Amino acid sequence: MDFLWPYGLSGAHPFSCFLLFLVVAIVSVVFYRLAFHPLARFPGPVLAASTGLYEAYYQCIKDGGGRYWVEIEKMHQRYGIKTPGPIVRINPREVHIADPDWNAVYKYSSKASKPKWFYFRFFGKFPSTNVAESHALHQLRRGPLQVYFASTNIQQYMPTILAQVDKLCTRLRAADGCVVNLSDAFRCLATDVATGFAFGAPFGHLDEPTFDREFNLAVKMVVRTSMWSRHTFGLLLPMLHSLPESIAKKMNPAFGRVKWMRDRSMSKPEPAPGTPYDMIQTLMSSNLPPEEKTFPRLFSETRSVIMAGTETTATTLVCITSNLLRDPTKLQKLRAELGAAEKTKGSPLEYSDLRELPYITGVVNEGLRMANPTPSRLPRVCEDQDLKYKQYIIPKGIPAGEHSNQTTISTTTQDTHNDASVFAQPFEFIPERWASPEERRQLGRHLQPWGRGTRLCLGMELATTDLYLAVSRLFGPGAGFEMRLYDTVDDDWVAYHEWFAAFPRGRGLRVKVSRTGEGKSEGK
Ligand code: HEM
Repeated sequence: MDFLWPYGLSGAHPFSCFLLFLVVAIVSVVFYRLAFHPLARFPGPVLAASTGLYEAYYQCIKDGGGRYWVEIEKMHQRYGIKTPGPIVRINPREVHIADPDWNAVYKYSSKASKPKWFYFRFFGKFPSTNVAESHALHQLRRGPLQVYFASTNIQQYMPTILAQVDKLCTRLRAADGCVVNLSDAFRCLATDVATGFAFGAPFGHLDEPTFDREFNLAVKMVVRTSMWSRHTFGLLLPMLHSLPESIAKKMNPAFGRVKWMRDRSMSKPEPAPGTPYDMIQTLMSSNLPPEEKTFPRLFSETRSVIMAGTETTATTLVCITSNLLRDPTKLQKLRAELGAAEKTKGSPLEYSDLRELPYITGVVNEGLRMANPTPSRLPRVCEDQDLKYKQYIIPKGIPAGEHSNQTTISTTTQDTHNDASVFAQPFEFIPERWASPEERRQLGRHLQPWGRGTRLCLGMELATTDLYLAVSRLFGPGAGFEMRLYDTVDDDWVAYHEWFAAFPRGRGLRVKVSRTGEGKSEGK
C-alpha cells in the first residue's frame, strides 16, 4: 500500500485517500451483492450479479450494442442444470424468468411498478403513460388514453388506414423495375397510420421521395443514444435535449424533427363543432388533474405514440413480407385465399372479412410471433408482496429509489414465442399452425407481442388492423405489382440490436418491384 501512503497516514495525499475509499466502497458493495443481497442465492454470472457494468457493456459496446437480450438467452442455457434454467440473476437487482406459464408479476393483483432506471433513463424526461413508474400513476394516465384507443374509434378511422395502405401500393406500382427498401416504406406507413389516428391527420411520411430514409436512420441513432443514456445515469438525453435546436439538428436531423412533430401534433386550433377530438384534445378535455395536462406531459404522449407505433408495426410487416417472398408456396396460398374470398364477396375485402380468413390470420400471427419487434425485456418491481417462482421467493422491491435492496423481475415475450414446447419448429414461419379455430385458441394464449397485464399495448387493435389491411393489399389479387427479394440476406432485416424496439444489423429489406396485370404499361 506504499503507493497510496507514500508519506504515512497522517500526511496522506487527499487523492490517495479518495482512491482508497473508492476501492473499499466498491469491494463492500460487490461483497454485499454477492453474499447478502436478497437475490444472492439466485443463479447467474458472478460478474452480472456484481455490477451493472456487465449489462452496460453488452447494451452499449459489444457488437454495436443492444445485445444483452441475446446474452440473457445464453444465461438461461448456461445456468440450467439439465434443461435451460428458467430463472437467472441478470444484474445486481434483477432476475429474469423464461417460462411461458409464469406471469404473476404482470397480473393486475400484483400492482407492479416499472423500474425508473430502465424506462425513465432510456426515454428521457418525458412523463408519458408508458414510463409512469407507479401502478397508480399509470392507471390515472392510461384511463383517458384507453377511451381514445377504443374499438369504435378505430372502426371510424378504418378509411384513413386504407387510404395510407393504398398510397403505399400506388407508390410501389409506380416503382416498376426499381429497387425499394421496404423497411423504410413500412416505417412510413406505420408512422402515417399512427399519427393520423392520434392527431387527426397523417404526418405524410409516405409522400417523402426516399421513404424518409434519413429520418429512419436518425431515429436509430436516437434510440442508440437512449441506451447510452440509460447506462450513464440518464444524463445524456437531457443534455442533448437542452442543446439549442440549430446545434441539435446538425448533430442528428431527428432532433430537428422534434419541433416539427410538436407543431403538427400540439399546435392545433379547437376542433369545429361536431368534429371529433384528436388524442391530445381528448386528454385536455378529460378529468385528468391539471398537473397531468401540462404541455410537456401531453407532448410526451405524442412522442410515445409515434415511437411505440412505428418501429413495431413496420418490423412485423417486414418479417411477414420477407417470409412470404422467400416461400412461393405460402405466397400462393395467401393469394388464392384472398382471391377466392374477394370473388365470393364481389368487392374488395374489408377488415371484418379478413379476420374470418384462416390463412391470412396465420400469416399475421406468425409475423407477430416471429418478428420480435420488442426484444427488450419488460421489467417490473412488485412493491407490496413477495412473489414465488418454483422454489424461489422473489422479495418485494422498492421501485423509486436506487436502493440496492430493490428487486426487479422481468420476462421477454420472445422467449415464449421461441419455446418449442409451445410452438413446434419455432424458427419456421408456418401460417398453417393457426389453421383451425382450436389451434388459434390454444396457441393464441401464448402469442404475446403486445406485452402483458396492466401495461398491455394500447395500439394493439390499430396495429392489427394495419397489418391485415396491408398484407391483403400488398399480396392480394388486385395489387397490380409483384415483389422479389433483391440482394437481401436475413441480417438485413432480422432483429439484432435491442434499443427497446428491434433494429437489424443490415440495410433493410429490399425488393425489386414489377408491375403486373392491366395497368402494366401505364406510368412507364
Ligand atoms: C405490431 C405492433 C406493436 C407491438 C408489437 C407493440 C408492442 C408493445 C409492447 C410490448 C408494449 C408494452 C411495453 C412495456 O411493457 O413497457 C406496448 C405498449 C404500448 N404501445 Fe404498442 N405495440 C405495437 C403497436 C402500437 C401502436 C400502433 C401504437 C399506437 C399508435 C402503440 C402504442 C402503445 C402505447 C401507448 C403503449 C404504452 C401502454 C401503457 O403503458 O399503458 N403500440 N406496445
